[in-house]
Amino acid sequence: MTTGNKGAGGNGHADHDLNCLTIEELQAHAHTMMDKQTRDYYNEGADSGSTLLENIDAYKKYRIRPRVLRDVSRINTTTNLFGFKSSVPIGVAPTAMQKLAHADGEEGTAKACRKRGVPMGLSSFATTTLEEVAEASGEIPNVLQLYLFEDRDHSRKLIARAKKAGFKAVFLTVDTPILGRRNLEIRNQFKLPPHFKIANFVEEEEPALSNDETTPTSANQSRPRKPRAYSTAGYTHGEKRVTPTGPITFHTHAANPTLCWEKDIEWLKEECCPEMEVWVKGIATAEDAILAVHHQVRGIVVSNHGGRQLNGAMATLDALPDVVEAVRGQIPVHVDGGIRHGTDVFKALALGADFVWVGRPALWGLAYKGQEGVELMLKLLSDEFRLCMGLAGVTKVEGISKEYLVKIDKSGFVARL
Ligand SMILES: Cc1cc2nc3c(=O)[nH]c(=O)nc-3n(C[C@H](O)[C@H](O)[C@H](O)COP(=O)(O)O)c2cc1C
Ligand SMILES: CC(C)CC(=O)C(=O)O
Repeated sequence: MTTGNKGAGGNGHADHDLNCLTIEELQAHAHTMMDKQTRDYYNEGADSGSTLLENIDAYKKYRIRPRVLRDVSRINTTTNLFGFKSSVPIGVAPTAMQKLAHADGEEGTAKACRKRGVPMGLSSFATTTLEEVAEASGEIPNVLQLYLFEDRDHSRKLIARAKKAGFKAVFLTVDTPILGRRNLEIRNQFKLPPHFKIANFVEEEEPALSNDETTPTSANQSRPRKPRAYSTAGYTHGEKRVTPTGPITFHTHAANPTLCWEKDIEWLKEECCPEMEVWVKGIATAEDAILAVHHQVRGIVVSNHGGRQLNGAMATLDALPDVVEAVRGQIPVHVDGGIRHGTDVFKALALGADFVWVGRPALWGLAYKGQEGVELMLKLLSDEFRLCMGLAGVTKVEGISKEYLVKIDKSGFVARL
């Protein structure tokens, strides 16, 4: 969005929610709105949660070098992706089960993104169908996040539906071949309440099981069939790979330990292209970035799943510069994890990211006020980002570079990049 400087994220008083002027305040409001199970599921990281915290803290190691006496009366925050002009280089990352936060769920997120003119990633484990989300998104191009199941048929069906619904890209999540250890989830014995469904896996042909059953038995095979939603990634039971049904538990779904470049990326490209671009989400090293380029994916997201997978892994902002250098501009590099302020967006772009995605802040927005809360979250980050650009003396997104940053080490030493 090109705007004049007046009110461009500064101190104009119109249009503010006076109870919520920062993402930190949004988080605090959300805290009071969510039940414990949801709050813990959304907010926790794997194991001790140190990577989750480091994702956030990594941004504090950089300071901005503002340039002055440049005409910043017109600031253009837009950027192009998937053939679309996003109002800011910020999208809503795919996060599972958004109806836990608010009845608006993924549809509310989609409408908020549409209003703010930014894309959204839809989780494979959404509580809303991808068709409903596509409808709510209108002209905004969306991304389907994929967990590639060993049972190819399910993935194939999902991909076909996404193409038909007009999704522009799939983000294959590659940091979750095995699910990270989330201790609060275990302690709370997390269960998706029965009135919610993992909406994109409603299967006409699935045998109806009671909520307590996790594997089909000969007894329940003969029961009448009815449509149901279920978890589908499969797990090993003795020699056999089985598809679990029944309640969603993180120990029976999502992970596919067989995932690999040759077998899966090539298959996925065959299935998706040319209608949808194939990206990989969850790259953290230069080596894998080079492989991604080699396998001709259309883009990568530097991500550690918001610190929910390998605790002890690098903060994403720390991983970013190596990846950017390795990719050498051949494909776009996005980043997510720990972004809580517009200045964080500026820093990520200065270190070479083309675009950023935010996960938990959108969930907090949903929990606070549904669709309106996600709009608020996007407005806060967008306003902060625009203000940061202006005060740093940059008027267009492509102009943000490492010239605008210094890195401060533990002893306080300031280094030019
Ligand atoms: C509650 C929750 C659920 C998530 N579900 C998914 C998912 O289904 N698929 C996926 O690829 N990433 C998922 N993620 C990871 C996000 O896409 C993103 O990488 C992460 O949230 C970014 O970190 P941030 O929350 O600090 O912004 C999830 C994250 C959270 C917090
Ligand atoms: C269904 C889950 C595996 C979703 C997820 O990616 C997460 O909780 O981090």
